[in-house]
Amino acid sequence: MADTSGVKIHPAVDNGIAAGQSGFAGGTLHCLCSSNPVRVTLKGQTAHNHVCGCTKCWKPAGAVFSQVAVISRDAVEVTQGAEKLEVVNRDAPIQRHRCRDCGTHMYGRIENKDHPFYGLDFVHTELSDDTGWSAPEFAAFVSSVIESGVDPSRMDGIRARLRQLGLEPYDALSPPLMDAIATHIAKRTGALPA
Ligand SMILES: N[C@@H](CCC(=O)N[C@@H](CSCO)C(=O)NCC(=O)O)C(=O)O
Ligand SMILES: [Zn+2]
Ligand SMILES: [Zn+2]
Repeated sequence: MADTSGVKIHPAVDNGIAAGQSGFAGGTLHCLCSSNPVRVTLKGQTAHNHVCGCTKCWKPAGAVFSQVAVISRDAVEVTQGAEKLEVVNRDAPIQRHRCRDCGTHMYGRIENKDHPFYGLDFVHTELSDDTGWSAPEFAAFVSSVIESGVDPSRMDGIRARLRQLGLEPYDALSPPLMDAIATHIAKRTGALPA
């Protein structure tokens, strides 16, 4: 068994994971600017929350993983500071809207209607002072942390710590999400009936 002492994943999970509240109706995210923060209201509960090791998702300072969930794009509204938002990369499947002053990603939107996850926005609920958001359920793109500079020798400890936290590590998304992507593609190609 690998040594997990001192392995840090993300502040939202390192000291135990808060359970989501059933019936939680949503809340507000804010960026990290001390004045005139960007505010984004989410009108509902999030789903498929996970920690993500990819290089694209926003991470708080010092974190190895991000924490990211999805919510219907219809439930996402910028309620303050919209003029401070800029898109990180318009060519990426997920167009991440960040505060140009503090760099925090406020939501990631898919504009390609053929994308398997079209209609869902990606959000970081740690940016909310409200409690009750859905809890992270798994760890995605774990091997990708090496692309951010994590020494490969640390991976056994990282995967062991994720398992200790109940966050099964995957090197892409979780099996249900990978199945959803494959089903979408099979229906488009005709391999499965639409
Ligand atoms: N090794 C790459 C992986 C990047 C990647 O594919 N990230 C996923 C998951 S992000 C949320 O779970 C993805 O869907 N990316 C689309 C996008 O970023 O637009 C790396 O680490 O960079
Ligand atoms: Zn900001
Ligand atoms: Zn990611």
